Amino acid sequence: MKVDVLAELATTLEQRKTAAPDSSYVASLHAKGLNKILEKVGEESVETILAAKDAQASGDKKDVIYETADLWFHSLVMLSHLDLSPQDVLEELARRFNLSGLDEKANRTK
Ligand SMILES: N=c1c2ncn([C@@H]3O[C@H](COP(=O)(O)OP(=O)(O)OP(=O)(O)O)[C@@H](O)[C@H]3O)c2ncn1[C@@H]1O[C@H](COP(=O)(O)O)[C@@H](O)[C@H]1O
Repeated sequence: MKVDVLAELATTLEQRKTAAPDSSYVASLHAKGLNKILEKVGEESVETILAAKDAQASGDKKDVIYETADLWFHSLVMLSHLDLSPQDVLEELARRFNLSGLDEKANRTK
């Protein structure tokens, strides 16, 4: 059975927008507001960077997966707080298929 993890998580996150903050971590983040969610995204970004640097030195990549999951999760909460979904981001990535990052940068107008 193939599970669409992003879609399933997005559905749960939408449900948590109306849940009681004391019953759900996600609801508690929404109740605290965007600044708290962004603080968590920043914190998890730094932890991901540190885990990647440690992995390069030690060869143990387990924490990179763990911290990246935390980062993706909190980014999804941020999107949900702004009434956006993972699908919006996936569509943007799909739009970029076969568009070289170097060509795109050279053609930027801003
Ligand atoms: N994927 C996750 C997930 N990943 C990480 N986390 C939580 O994110 C938090 C981040 O870790 P930290 O160590 O930074 O947390 P902390 O120190 O308590 O945070 P602060 O008090 O410092 O803000 C922890 O509480 C983790 O349990 C998650 N919490 C929930 N989910 C998913 O979201 C769903 C809904 O969760 P609830 O809203 O709690 O029901 C769950 O069923 C899961 O599928």
